[in-house]
Amino acid sequence: MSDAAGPVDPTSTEAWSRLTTIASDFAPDLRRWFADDPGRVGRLTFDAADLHVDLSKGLVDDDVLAALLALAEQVDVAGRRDAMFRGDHINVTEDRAVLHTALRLPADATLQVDGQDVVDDVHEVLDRVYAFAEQVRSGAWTGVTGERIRTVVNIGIGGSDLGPVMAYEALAAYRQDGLECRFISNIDPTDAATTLADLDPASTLFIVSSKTFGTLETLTNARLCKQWLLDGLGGQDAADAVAKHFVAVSTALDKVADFGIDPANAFGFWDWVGGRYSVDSAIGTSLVVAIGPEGFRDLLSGFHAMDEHFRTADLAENVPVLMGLLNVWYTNFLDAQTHAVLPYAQLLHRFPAYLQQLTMESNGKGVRWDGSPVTTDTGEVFWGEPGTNGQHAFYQLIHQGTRLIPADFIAFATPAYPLVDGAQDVHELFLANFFAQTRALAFGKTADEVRAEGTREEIVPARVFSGNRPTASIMAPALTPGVLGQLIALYEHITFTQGAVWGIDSFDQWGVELGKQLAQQISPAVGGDAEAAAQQDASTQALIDYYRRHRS
Ligand SMILES: O=P(O)(O)OC[C@H]1O[C@H](O)[C@H](O)[C@@H](O)[C@@H]1O
Repeated sequence: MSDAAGPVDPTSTEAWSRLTTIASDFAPDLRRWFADDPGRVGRLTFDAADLHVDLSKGLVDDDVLAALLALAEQVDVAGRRDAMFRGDHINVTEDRAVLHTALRLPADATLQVDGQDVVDDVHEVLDRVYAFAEQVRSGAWTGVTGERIRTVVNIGIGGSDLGPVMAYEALAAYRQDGLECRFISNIDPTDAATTLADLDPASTLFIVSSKTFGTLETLTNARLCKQWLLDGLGGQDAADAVAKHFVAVSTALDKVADFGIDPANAFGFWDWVGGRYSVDSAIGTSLVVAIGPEGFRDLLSGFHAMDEHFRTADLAENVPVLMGLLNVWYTNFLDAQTHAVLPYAQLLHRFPAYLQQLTMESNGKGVRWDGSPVTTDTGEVFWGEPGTNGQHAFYQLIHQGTRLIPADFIAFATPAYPLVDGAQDVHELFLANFFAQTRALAFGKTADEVRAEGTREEIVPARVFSGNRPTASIMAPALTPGVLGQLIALYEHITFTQGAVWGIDSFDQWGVELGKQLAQQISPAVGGDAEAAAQQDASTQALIDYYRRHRS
């Protein structure tokens, strides 16, 4: 598959035809498959680094799997993967390499990209981030009045927010006491106001995180925070205060300087790191402050371990490839439109939100990387909540609704905070729910089984569970920094695999641009500029008018 030739149309492959034929009379029967095939669980369970992944409750048999693997061969997923790891410019529409995997290469590796050893660059910045974080953690870095920093506030949005927040929450057990991180992302002024409300400017340090340093929300919030700081410190020299209370993370260090942040207090990264792939770059600085350089190194090793699995494992044993192919099967052949991610770990409560950007900004595309229209549905709507909260809210639809919703269940053998309620290990009760749900979804409950419980005949149908609802179970020993890195990289590579099959550029995000442009154009109208208002469509004019009549 060469860039000049454009992507292979997946629907033109022999494997796609084979999958179409299989799908036409596919009648999954997990009860029978399990009963007839004692080897099924063994064949469909895989270990990738520390992750233990059971795909046996998926709607897949040997024929489907063989055809999916043939599809991966015929569209050359491996070739595209190798091109990414090499640093080829596979982000075609932005003419960029895609090298988040280089962010987690060990210091003794080398990778020449566009004539530059990127590993040296990566570790030079990491060392600076680590040194900064150590200063904050030890108290050596003080605010302008000499006070120790107690709160670090990351100002960023999208990839410059979701990864750090998610990981900060996930690794709560690894944080340093007495040092808190907070996150401001939304341009809704309520976000900054509520986040700053109880903070003391003298002990607060801001990290302005923005790949482009041109994002309206982030720059607006950074200005708000600067004003809050200067007002709160009262009488301090502005440049001195900013120097001690503001650092920045960006690829655009010139714009950082324009904002008034000393380049000595700025940490760079590179255009070959996509925003949604950047938590393992200097964008993770708030996380490094929270969990320390050792914890962050473990996180990076976890990412790297999964990268190595993805890069080297045979496709038939390659967990991200297999999960990506299964998602293609569900989306393109079994008509699934959404994908649930259900972590049985409260600390992963922001993981579904993180995955929404990763997967939907990457694969929500209508054209392929050569500009031609896609030939099949792309993208999946990712969503989820931690179990067991979801069980008492939306699982009804997953169990008995009319839509097929593939679901990934994630759990850990050892809890971050073990608690016992009397004689009962609460974590075991929690895990019993995790095991029960995938079992119920896979095997259901027949009408006869419902009747055997003495249920009145009229309500038997309402109490039947069809089963054959696909799940993947992902387990690991514990939610450590290393395991979190593996989990994130797993989903990065699942996303990659799907994008490679569909022939799309999973690394651009042009779909977010129009709304940004229009917001700039509409802004004067909102502020009362009649000429700007007159240029809007009738609905928008009426809505702005409503706002102007009701504002306080
Ligand atoms: O890091 P920044 O340049 O501020 O960008 C923040 C975010 O905004 C953009 O609109 C993109 O949709 C995201 O991919 C990006 O992560």
